[in-house]
Amino acid sequence: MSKVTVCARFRPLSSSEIRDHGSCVSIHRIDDESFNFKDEKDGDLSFSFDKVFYEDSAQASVYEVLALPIVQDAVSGLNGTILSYGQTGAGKTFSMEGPGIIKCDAERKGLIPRVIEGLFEMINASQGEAVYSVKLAMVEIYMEKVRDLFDLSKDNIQIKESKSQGILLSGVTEIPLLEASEAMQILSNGILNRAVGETQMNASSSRSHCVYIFTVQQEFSADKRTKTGKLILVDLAGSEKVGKTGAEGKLLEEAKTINKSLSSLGNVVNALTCTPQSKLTHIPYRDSKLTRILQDALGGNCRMALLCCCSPSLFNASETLSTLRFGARAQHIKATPCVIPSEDKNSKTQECTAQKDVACEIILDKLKDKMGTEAVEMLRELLILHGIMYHPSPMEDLMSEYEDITSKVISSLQEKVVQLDYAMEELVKRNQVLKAKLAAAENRSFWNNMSDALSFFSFRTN
Ligand SMILES: Nc1ncnc2c1ncn2[C@@H]1O[C@H](COP(=O)(O)OP(=O)(O)OP(=O)(O)O)[C@@H](O)[C@H]1O
Repeated sequence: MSKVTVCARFRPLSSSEIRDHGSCVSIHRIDDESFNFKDEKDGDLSFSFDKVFYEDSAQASVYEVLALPIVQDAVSGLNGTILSYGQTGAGKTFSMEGPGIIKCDAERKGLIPRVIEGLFEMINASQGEAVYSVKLAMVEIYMEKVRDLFDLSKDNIQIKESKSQGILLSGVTEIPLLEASEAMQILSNGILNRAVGETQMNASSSRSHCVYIFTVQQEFSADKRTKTGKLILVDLAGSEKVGKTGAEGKLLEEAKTINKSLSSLGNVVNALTCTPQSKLTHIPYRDSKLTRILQDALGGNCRMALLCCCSPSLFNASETLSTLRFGARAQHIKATPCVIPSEDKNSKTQECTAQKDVACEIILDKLKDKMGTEAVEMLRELLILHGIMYHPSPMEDLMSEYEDITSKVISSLQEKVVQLDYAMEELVKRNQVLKAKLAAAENRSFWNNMSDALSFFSFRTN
């Protein structure tokens, strides 16, 4: 089992941080792997990660440490995931995308354009007998709905799980990438569709988690065998203290949803790292769309890298500390990367059936205006009956829904157990205080009785 690669990155102080709060920073650099963090409560805390990128670090070195090994894996048929995590305005999108995709000077390019270049360089340099194909899908998780960034009409994509291929996004648009420069244009089009908004902390704040899925397939001409590597990059939306940022209305609702799904991510990481392996029973992957999509990456068959993005300003020290603690915990996740088995005929047939179904649905949709809904529904049943359309397995969907509900019930019961534990501790403390008060009162009344008795006897003897 390999461990997750965790790096921390501190951006330069922003001009608004310097203007409003001065140049005091919360960190003191030790070397490229460690630093001290000034905590008001606990004094100096030291943190160590696989690599620490300070304000003068180059985008290229972030790519080399964090992404290059995962890109090499994807070309060899292994799955990998890279996440950027941190407070709003901490530099996640800057690290992932860079200041732009198309018009961006070479040095400032972010991880994703470098991943595209790296993939094509490696594929072009490969000398094996396999023929490669690369596809890109882009979705965002906005207000707990998965939206296709290449086709905005698909605004509630369902997450499914297949035994052979793991977590899948049903019907998501996958665009074939033929070469790097065309791929950059496609990537840039997808990014334009992302939900962004202006907040107090960031003029262009991502209001969603953005998921980039690269599928790299090798087909061996000799036996038509295929091998697939999936590379997933996730630019998480930033956590936010709503009291501090003054978010209101839509921004507040978005921030609450973002914070909720990030705390689900924290719960999954805690469950994976706190529970002894022998007792690993319930990992709450199904509590949010984010953790469900990341299920394979978190403790699954996939190599994972995490970039913890932070502001160095003392003003943001408590958010920085919580990001660093999340990173420190994630260091203990274990991953088991393994090659995805060659695609069998079954999955190929499923892919064809899915394409045929989409075509049928388009035709049926067009017929609705002419024939009316009822007639079209009868036609759909006829197509299913004759095996022209595939009837989605109600049993599989039912099982998945059942597992969703069961998982949520378990999570809420676990939450209740924690609350009850806390309530019990409080009651025990109150009980002890009451007992002490009672003992003191009894003591007082004993001495009062004694002094009454003494005064009585002294009165009699007098
Ligand atoms: N390493 C860096 N060097 C220079 N500028 C940076 C760096 N990191 C971030 N910035 C700048 O800081 C600002 C905020 O960065 P960015 O948008 O990447 O934050 P974010 O973490 O993605 O925020 P949100 O969660 O709100 O989307 C941007 O103007 C960006 O250009």
